[in-house]
Amino acid sequence: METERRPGLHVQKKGIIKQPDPVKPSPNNTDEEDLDGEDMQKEVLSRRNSWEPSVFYSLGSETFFFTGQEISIRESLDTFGAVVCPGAVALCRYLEKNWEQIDLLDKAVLELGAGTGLVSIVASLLGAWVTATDLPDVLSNLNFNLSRNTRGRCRYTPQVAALVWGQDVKRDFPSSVYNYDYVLCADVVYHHNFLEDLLMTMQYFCKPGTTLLWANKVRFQSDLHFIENFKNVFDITLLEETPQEEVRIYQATARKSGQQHDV
Ligand SMILES: C[S@@+](CC[C@H](N)C(=O)[O-])C[C@H]1O[C@@H](n2cnc3c(N)ncnc32)[C@H](O)[C@@H]1O
Repeated sequence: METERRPGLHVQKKGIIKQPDPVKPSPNNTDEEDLDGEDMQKEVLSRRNSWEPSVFYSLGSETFFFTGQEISIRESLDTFGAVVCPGAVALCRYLEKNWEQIDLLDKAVLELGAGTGLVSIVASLLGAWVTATDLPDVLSNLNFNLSRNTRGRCRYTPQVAALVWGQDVKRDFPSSVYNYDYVLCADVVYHHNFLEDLLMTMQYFCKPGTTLLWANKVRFQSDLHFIENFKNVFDITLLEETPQEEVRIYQATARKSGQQHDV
């Protein structure tokens, strides 16, 4: 079990138990060189029957401390909504540290690509009315984490909703009903094919009066390209950059002359 300690944060990881590799035929295995014909066939069959997977997965969990509360996050088996990403941890740290400037108390907050839910949990603990969104497949684990970490601890029970970037967003979240003070996004930019849809969705929700906070580890050339497009459509401020984790946190607001997108 790996244990890591940082001020304000204690992360405990468990879940992947590595076993030694199963016996592999090796060109240097001198035993094998002594076998031939029938004996070799028997040996191969017996090894095949005793084969065991080399890695066993069990669902892991991570424990964080924010706003004086212990937060236990259950990871899942989804490809991308599975673990807590560095952008989420950086954004939670930022929200906790700057709670006076970014006052989430009684604010309507939307999270895009919430994954395992850490950011939405911390925003809820800070007093916001939160809607955490993601792809439909991710919602059950997201719901589980939100419920177990906010029940009886928050002013508002966080909501969970399906939101696929660029798909029926206007229909499912009409502006006449849904308006948010803050839109939060952590590590939603990486190597995927929906970056344009994501940017349009960000623009749709970031109306005049809304503040969008986006934290991301910068990994790929396409991330830098996204940042350029992001700068072109919003008025932005770089709030924080952590060189060690390569995470940047941007604040964005709608441009006065900005185009509204139908998504
Ligand atoms: C790298 S994970 C980050 C999760 C979480 N925000 C965090 O930082 O721990 C990206 C998230 O975006 C979601 N996502 C990916 N493509 C999406 C799409 N087209 N529409 C909505 N969500 C999407 C994934 O399901 C996943 O939860």
